[in-house]
Amino acid sequence: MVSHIGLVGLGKMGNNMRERLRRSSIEVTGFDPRPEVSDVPTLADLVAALPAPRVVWVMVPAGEPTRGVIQELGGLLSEGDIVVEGGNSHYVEDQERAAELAQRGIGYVDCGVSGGVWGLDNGYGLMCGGSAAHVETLLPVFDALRPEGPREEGFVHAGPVGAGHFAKMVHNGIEYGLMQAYAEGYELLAAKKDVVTDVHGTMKAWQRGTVVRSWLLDLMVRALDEDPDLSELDDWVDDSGEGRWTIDEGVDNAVPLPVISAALFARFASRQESSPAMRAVAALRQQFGGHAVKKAE
Ligand SMILES: O=C(CO)[C@H](O)[C@H](O)COP(=O)(O)O
Repeated sequence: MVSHIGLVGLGKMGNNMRERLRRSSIEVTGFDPRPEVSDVPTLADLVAALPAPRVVWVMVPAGEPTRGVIQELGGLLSEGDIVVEGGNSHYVEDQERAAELAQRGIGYVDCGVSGGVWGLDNGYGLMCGGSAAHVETLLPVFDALRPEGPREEGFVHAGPVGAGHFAKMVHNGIEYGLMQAYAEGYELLAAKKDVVTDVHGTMKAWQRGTVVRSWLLDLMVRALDEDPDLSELDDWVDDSGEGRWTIDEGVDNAVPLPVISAALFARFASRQESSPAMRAVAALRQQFGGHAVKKAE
């Protein structure tokens, strides 16, 4: 029965997760390179503070930071210990890491975590991949983190190592599509203000009873409460890779993903100050039809 874990990475997500676990009486020793939030000065101190078999949950940005922490942990942990990767790693990398750690008898569970900064109070949706024995061992931790209510509505053991982050990747792909649909609806309402004079109120009214009610819609309304025309924001939208991986999987598996692809490409378009492709379209219309173009300023 796990009652004390290590948590590496005490940023927006990790810090709140430490707090939520502590509220459920799971002891947490946290490590972060920023001493003001860290419980111990080094990763080695964190490992030394844990009872064996140790559980260390890694919650650092995907890519190089996660790779570095897991590699260091591989040298510090022993047979029987378990690493939980709670960030947004690519599922193939999970499978490779798990195989490497398994050579030293160290277990690995990948866990997609959804809920953002709201998870502290609402709980986190969890999707994990790993062996049945490892997941069983970690259940008290998962139960402390997930939302209250039936376990199967906020937690899944989706399959072997890799399944958790594959599920989280698809979840994020869906997230891209949903956000894009709300955003396009918002733009169309705002373009027709002579007809729909209360755009904010319309989206607010969709929050209850309608087919399109959802938490993302609630957050959209919250953003409009704070900034009714969204005029304080630039129209530049970043992405951190999960949408690209989702599209890659769609191609590899011949699964059509038109909505998610369009949502990802809309983000790319948001970062262009000028579009070479649209200049080419204007040039071609002019070439074949003598159609009007606007000269660059
Ligand atoms: O996992 C998340 C939400 O579920 C993260 O917030 C993630 O960063 C979102 O993806 P992107 O940055 O590409 O929009």
